[in-house]
Amino acid sequence: MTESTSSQEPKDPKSTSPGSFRVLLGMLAQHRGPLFAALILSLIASATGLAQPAIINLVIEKIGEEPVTSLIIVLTAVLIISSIADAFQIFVLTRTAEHAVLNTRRSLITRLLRLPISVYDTQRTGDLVTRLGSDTTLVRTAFTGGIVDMVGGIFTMVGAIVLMALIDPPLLLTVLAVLVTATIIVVAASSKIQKYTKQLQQSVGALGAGMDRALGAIRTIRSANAADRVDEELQVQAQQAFGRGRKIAIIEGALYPISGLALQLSFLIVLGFGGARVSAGVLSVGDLVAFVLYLFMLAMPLGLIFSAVNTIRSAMGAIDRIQEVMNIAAEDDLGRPARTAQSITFRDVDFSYPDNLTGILSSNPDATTDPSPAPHSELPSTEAAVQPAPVLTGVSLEIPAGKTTALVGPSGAGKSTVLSLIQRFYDPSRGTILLGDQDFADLSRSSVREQIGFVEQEAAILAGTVWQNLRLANPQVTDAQAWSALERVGLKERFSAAPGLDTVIGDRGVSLSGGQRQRLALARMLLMDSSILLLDEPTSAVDSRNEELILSAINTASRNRTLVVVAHRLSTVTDADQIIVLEEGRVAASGTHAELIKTSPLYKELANKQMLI
Ligand SMILES: Nc1ncnc2c1ncn2[C@@H]1O[C@H](COP(=O)(O)OP(=O)(O)OP(=O)(O)O)[C@@H](O)[C@H]1O
Repeated sequence: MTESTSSQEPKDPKSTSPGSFRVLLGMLAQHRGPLFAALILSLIASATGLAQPAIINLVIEKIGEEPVTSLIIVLTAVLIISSIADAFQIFVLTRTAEHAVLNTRRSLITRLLRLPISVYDTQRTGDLVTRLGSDTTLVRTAFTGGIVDMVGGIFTMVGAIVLMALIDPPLLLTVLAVLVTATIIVVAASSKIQKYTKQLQQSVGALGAGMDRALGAIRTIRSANAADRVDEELQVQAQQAFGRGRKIAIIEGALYPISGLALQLSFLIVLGFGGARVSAGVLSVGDLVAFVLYLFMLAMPLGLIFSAVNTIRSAMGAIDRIQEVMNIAAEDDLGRPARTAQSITFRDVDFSYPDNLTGILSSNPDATTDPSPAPHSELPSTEAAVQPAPVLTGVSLEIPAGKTTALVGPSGAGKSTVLSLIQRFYDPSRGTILLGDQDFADLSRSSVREQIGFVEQEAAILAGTVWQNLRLANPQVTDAQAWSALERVGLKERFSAAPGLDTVIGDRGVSLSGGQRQRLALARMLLMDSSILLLDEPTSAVDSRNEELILSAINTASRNRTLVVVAHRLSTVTDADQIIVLEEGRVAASGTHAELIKTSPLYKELANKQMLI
C-alpha cells in the first residue's frame, strides 16, 4: 500500500455543495408533474378569483338598468370553480410534499448507513437521527407552504396589477411604492430566518444527541442518582433551542406589522386618493370598488408570499443540514473482489485515527457560521490538520491460515485497532496489509468483509427477534442451522419456549444478560460462512461457566478457520498457536505462551498479574 492511501477518504467528485437553493430546485424538479398540476390549479384559482371583481363591477353598473341574474349565476359558478381548484391544489401539494420528504429520508437513510466509519467516531448519533427526522420534515413546508403559494400568488398579483393599471395607473403607482418598500424589507429579513433555522435545528440535533446518550446510559445515570444533573444539562440545551426559536419569532413578529402596516396604508391611499378622484369625476364608483377588490387580491397573496419566503428560508436552513450529510462521500467500495484467503499479513503498518473530523458536520449548536458557504464536501485531509497521535507504529505481523492468533497487551495498546484495520474500517497511513498474497489496497472493502466474521467487544444486538439477529449476516440461514448455532453457544434452552426464534429481544438487547448477548453475537458469527473470525474480548462480560461455553463454541467454530482473538484474560488464550504482544502501538513480542513466558518481560508480567505463573 502506498502512503497516499491514508485514512482520508477518496473525494467524491459529485460531492461539491450545490447550495441549498439549488438543492431545493433539484427536489422540485423531481416532482415537476404534480407541481405543474398544482400550478395549473393555482392559476385556475387565481384567474377565477381575478374574474370576481370584474363581474361585481358589471353587476354594480348594470343593477337597476337591466337584469343581473345571469351575472350572479356566472359569479357563483366562478366562486365554486375557484374553491374546487383550491381544494385540489392543496391535496396535490401535500401529497407531493410527503413524497419529497420520503425521497429525502430514503437518500439520508442510505447515506447514514454507509458513511466512512471515522464519521461515526466523531458524530453524535442523536444529531444524525435529527437530520433524518425533523430536518426532513421542514422540507415538507417548502412544498406545502412555499413554492406554489408563491407562484400562484405572483400570478394573482400580476393579474391584479394589470387590471388595476387598466382602471387607474396613478392610483396604482402610489400603492405599489408602499408595497414594494415593504417587500424589500421582508426579503432582506428572511435571510436571517434561514440562518437562525439552521442554528435552531443544530440545537435540536444536540438535544437529540444528548437525550440519546442519556437514555443509552440510563441505568448508570439512575444508579448514580445523576438524573437531576443530566436533566439540568438537557434542559439547558432545550433552553438554547428555545432561544434560537425565539430569534425566529422576533423576526417573524417584526415582519408581520410591517406587512400589515403597508397594506393598511395602501387601503387608506386608495380610499382617500381614489375617493377624491371619484368626486373629481376621473373614476366611477364601480371602478373604485373593483380597484379596492383588486387591492385585496394583491394584498392577500402578498401576505402569503411574505410567509412563503420565510417558510422556504426555514426549509433551506434544514436542507443545509441534510446536505452536510449527503455531501460526505459514502465509504468507497473500489477495487477488485478479493479471492478467498485465510492468512493476513501486516507489513510495517503505521496508523492514526483521523481526529480532525469534529467540524465535518455543523452539529455544534454554538456554531454561528453563515449557512451559505459550502459545507465540507470531503473528509479533511490528514495533512491539513494537526497530525494525530500514532496508534500503531511499524506493526508487522503474520496471522497464519487456519490457526488461532491471540492479541494481548495493556489497555490502549492498539489491539482493537488491529481488528478494525483487518476489516478495512480504516486504511493504514503507511505500510501494507495483505489478505493471502493480495494487497488490501487493491481489494474492495465489501469483498474483504465477506470473508470475515466479527464479534465486537460490546456485542451488538439489534432490536427485533432472535431470528432477525441471527440472519443479519446471512439471510439464507435455515431454522435447523440457527438452532444448531444457538446450541453451540449454549443458548438453545434460553429460547426453547415459544415463540422460539421469534422471541423479541428489546432495544439494545436489554432482556439478555451480557454473557447471553455475547453468545448470541457469537452464534451469529458461527452462521456466517467466513473463513476468518475476529473476536474482540469474547469473554469480557461473562462468568467462568459462560466463559467455558464460549471458549468451546469458539473452538468448534475455529476449526479450519483463521481465528484472531483479542484477550485481556490470558487464561483464555494460552493454547493459541500464536500470541502477539502489543505495547503502545508496537509489536513487543510474539510466540506461544511457553515461549513468551521466557522471552517477553511484558507478557511475563501480565501472566504474573493474572496468576498464570
Ligand atoms: N475511534 C477512535 N478514534 C480515536 N482514537 C481511538 C479510537 N479508537 C481507539 N482510539 C485510541 O487508540 C488507541 C488504541 O485503542 P484500542 O481500542 O485499539 O486499544 P486496545 O488495545 O484494544 O485497548 P483495550 O484493551 O482497552 O480495549 C487508544 O489510545 C485509544 O484511545
